[in-house]
Amino acid sequence: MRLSRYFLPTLKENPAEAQIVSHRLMLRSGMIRQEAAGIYAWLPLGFRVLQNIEQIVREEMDRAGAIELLMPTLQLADLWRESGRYDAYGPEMLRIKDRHERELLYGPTNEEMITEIFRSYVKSYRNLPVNLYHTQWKFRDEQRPRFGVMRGREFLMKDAYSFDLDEAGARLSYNRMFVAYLRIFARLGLKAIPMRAETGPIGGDLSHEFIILAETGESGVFIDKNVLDLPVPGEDVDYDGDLTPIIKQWTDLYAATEDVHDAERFAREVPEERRVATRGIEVGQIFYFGTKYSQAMKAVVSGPDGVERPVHGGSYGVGVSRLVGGIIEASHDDNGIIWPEGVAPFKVGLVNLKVGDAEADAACNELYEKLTKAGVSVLYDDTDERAGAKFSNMDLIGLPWQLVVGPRGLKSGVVELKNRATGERIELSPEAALNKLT
Ligand SMILES: Nc1ncnc2c1ncn2[C@@H]1O[C@H](COS(=O)(=O)NC(=O)[C@@H](N)CS)[C@@H](O)[C@H]1O
Repeated sequence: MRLSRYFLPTLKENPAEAQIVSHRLMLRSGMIRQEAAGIYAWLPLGFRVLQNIEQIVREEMDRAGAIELLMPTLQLADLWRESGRYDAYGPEMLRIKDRHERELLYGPTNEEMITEIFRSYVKSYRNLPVNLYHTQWKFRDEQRPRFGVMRGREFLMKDAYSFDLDEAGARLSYNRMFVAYLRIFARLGLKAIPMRAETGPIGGDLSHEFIILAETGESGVFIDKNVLDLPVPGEDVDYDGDLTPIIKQWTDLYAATEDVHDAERFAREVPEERRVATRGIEVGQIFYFGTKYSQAMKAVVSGPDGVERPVHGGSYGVGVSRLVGGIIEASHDDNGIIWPEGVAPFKVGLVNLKVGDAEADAACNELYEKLTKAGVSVLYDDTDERAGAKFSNMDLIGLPWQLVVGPRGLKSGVVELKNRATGERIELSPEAALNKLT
């Protein structure tokens, strides 16, 4: 993409309304624009990151055997009356009336709807287990939307729903999602810690929150530092095998949010030098809630004995839009964002130090063409901004690599390659730079 033809409304100043670094940097780097409280437009640069995160989540959900579909954002109120949550959900629910005075709502989550879909088609245990998921916008009329996309009112969530014949089966589904979440957040360049959690409005009695450590996080957390060094299962993990050793490894070490923290146990189990009390951002949460929805909504299957029984369910959410902010909270410096390669909007920022200079233009065009042809995403700053402005802009938007081309360097046959995360700069030939980046 040539910057002269892109749409990247960066800001020079820190916007007053931004209280945390991710909100500030997302506004300054032209990634989002607030359209209403807690409701954002995803501008081109931010939208590319959102799509990259969604794709990584998709790949890991598919690997774990979940099946993708797409449910609507609008739901019938009557559906939620069946589960009893229509009234219970409270003021967070955005209730809507259509032209025929029909009562609808903008979905905050989809347990009821997926249960309705499931019960319409599945009648026998032979079709179990099944895990259906989608990535869809949700609305929760938060009392105090804040911190930009971190706590929005309209936000993007991947939500998955598993159905099993009994609790034993449902725990296997739960364990598959637990492992898939370890892989998702690792691929996003994050250290997310699974912590036992309260179940809240979703229900059930088993839940883990996945939390990334960040000073500005809304959740107070207490952990055994060793949990930060646990190995994440590889892409060859056998989802049909016994995952309990992995679950045990990740749940044996102490890790709890403040609402379930047991100070006495923490002191007893965790040696002083390994105790960490800090804050974190909840980027995902998984739940086992048994027959809570299937009982109320008569989602039943006939078992091996021919007897009908309500299925056992679980739901598994990832805050896809929250993760854009969460990754920035975990990966930035004073100059701006530092995108992990897997989610960066572009892999390379190509900087032409002297637009209009025949040699520099020719070298940049050739590098741009070759990188693009090799499938490397490039943002080519072909504007006539001053060099200093170009460098600070590239640091702000946080692309993993900066490839700098100028007439002087070219005279001695070199270009400069800078790694945004380490700050390391090397001079090398254009060909060597191409080899390094492709
Ligand atoms: N207001 C919000 N703004 C941005 N992300 C949010 C918001 N509320 C929740 N999330 C994200 O969505 C994830 C899942 O939300 S949740 O309430 O925990 N779980 C569910 O809704 C279940 N239905 C799981 S499918 C959270 O872990 C969080 O990362």
